[in-house]
Amino acid sequence: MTELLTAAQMRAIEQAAIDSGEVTGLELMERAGQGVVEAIFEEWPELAGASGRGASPSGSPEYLDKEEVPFRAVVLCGPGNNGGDGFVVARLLHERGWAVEVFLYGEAEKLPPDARVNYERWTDLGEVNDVSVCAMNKGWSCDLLIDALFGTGTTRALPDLGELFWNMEDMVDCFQVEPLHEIGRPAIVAIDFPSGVCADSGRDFPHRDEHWRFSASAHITVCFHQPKLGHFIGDAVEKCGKVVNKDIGLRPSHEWRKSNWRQICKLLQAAHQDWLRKLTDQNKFGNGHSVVLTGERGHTGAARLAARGALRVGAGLVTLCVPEDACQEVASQVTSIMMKTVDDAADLSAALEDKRINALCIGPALGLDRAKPLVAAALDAGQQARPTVLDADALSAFADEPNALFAMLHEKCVLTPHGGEFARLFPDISEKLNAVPTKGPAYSKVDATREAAKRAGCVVLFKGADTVIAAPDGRCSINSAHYERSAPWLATAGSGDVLAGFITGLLARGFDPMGAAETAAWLHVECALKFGPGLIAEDIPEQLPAVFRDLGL
Ligand SMILES: NC(=O)C1=CN([C@@H]2O[C@H](COP(=O)(O)OP(=O)(O)OC[C@H]3O[C@@H](n4cnc5c(N)ncnc54)[C@H](OP(=O)(O)O)[C@@H]3O)[C@@H](O)[C@H]2O)[C@@H](O)CC1
Ligand SMILES: Nc1ncnc2c1ncn2[C@@H]1O[C@H](COP(=O)(O)OP(=O)(O)O)[C@@H](O)[C@H]1O
Ligand SMILES: [K+]
Repeated sequence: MTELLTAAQMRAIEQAAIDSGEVTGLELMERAGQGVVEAIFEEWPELAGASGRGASPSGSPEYLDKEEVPFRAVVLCGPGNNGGDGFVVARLLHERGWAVEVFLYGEAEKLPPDARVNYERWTDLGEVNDVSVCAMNKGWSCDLLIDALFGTGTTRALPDLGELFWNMEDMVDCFQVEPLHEIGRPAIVAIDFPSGVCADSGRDFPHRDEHWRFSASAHITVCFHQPKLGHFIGDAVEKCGKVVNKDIGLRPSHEWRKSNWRQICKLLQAAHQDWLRKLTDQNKFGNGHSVVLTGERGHTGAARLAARGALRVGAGLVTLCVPEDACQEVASQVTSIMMKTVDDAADLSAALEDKRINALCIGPALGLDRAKPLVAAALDAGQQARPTVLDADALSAFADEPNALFAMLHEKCVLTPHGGEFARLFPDISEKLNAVPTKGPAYSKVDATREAAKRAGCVVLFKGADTVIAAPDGRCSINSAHYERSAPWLATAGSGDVLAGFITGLLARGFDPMGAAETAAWLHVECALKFGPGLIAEDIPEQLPAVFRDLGL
């Protein structure tokens, strides 16, 4: 399991290690620089060859009549320790025979101590020019461009660098990175973060020069010890290219982890396999009974998708509660899924008298008019506190009085809003999240989801390519559909309904609300990856058998 840290948590871990005497800041900086160089050669082994290329394979005039030309790197260093890492990388590449040019943004005299030491080590080997001097032109024509301007310390806008960032985005867009041997094709490597990005929120800081860019872009981003939140949410996911984490020998103490576990956000990387496995001695009732409410005639597809999801994910029984006028429509579409006529709140209350029903999904295409009384019946305090997923109309119906909904919710509920639904229920939180950030750490989707879960008193799953799941006690995780898990085909009608069904089915199987939401979200993306392009919502539950097989269930 990967924990995603904030900049402050990273600094605390680093400080604790330094204070304990097990390592110095200078050693950490050296290891960080080594990690970057290692990552570069792992990504582009052709750069790890001798000290440079042979005569230009493209035969470009610049290289005619030359036997060997060293690889060329441009290293852009900033005013903090990120710049310090840059000076280390410059030195290590120089030692390998590279031609390295270094540019500084800021004043050498003001560098923090460790960065200053590495600046001086570099100046024994080569020059340092101001970043405004030709850095951009040089950047276009080198083999490797290192962005060591700002890392986890970015706290505000960088208007002076907007044009440089715009050029870097062009370099990333214009050039395929393999092979690198063509003239003027820089591979761009960001140290820790593409500069300008806030490490806690992944957001950059817009400023008035809107035609330029607010943060840098890279082919790969090399971070240290553990990735940070900002690598997986916000604007950064478009900028990092690919995130490579390098160990620099830091070990947070057991005590540190114990006292911080509620503040640490985790990245979902696997399902809870053991919990997903069905027990051999269990009958269908042992795997739980899910109920999904449908909308009226002509509006039953969403609930059918959810029901199919609940059944495929392993609920023993799934029943659709259907208004009388829609029964024929639903009956013609379902087979293993059962049906019960439920027209109104009284019918639902009566249906829920069956205590074997142990998970409920309410909201998909339910209809805004019907939603309020049905939600009230579903969450009726007279009933047992039954695990309940509230999605779509069950959320939007309370736009005018979210507190009325919050008053009914209990700790076994899961809310699954997309951005629009989130804004209806939590308008003030959404406003904070959408405000243009001016200083760091900027308010993030993780902050917003945690605040919403606390207010609602239950698990909130805030959808998107970066789905954030939070519990009222602060536990939080991110299900990322970025980088190697990019799944843009999930942005298709009904895909959220299937997710709601997955959660409901897992709740019926006995998962706790946080575990159900996490596992469902992870499986949802796995299904999309398994199917690939062309995916529509109906395909998602049908991939579960293959996904489960891969998990060894
Ligand atoms: N922690 C660790 O374990 C390890 C950390 N390591 C490395 O250190 C990096 C963090 O270093 P860092 O804290 O010095 O921050 P960094 O990103 O260099 O920038 C801070 C400087 O920028 C300034 N500044 C900020 N915004 C600005 C703006 N808009 N415009 C102008 N200035 C601005 C800010 O100044 P101030 O806000 O005080 O004015 C400060 O001077 C981290 O990313 C990693 O690469 C590794 O060596 C391995 C171990
Ligand atoms: N670009 C994307 N990449 C990955 N997943 C996405 C993307 N866009 C949306 N999703 C996921 O698809 C689902 C869409 O849900 P939702 O917006 O409720 O759609 P619907 O109401 O049509 O079912 C959510 O699970 C969301 O996380
Ligand atoms: K950087």
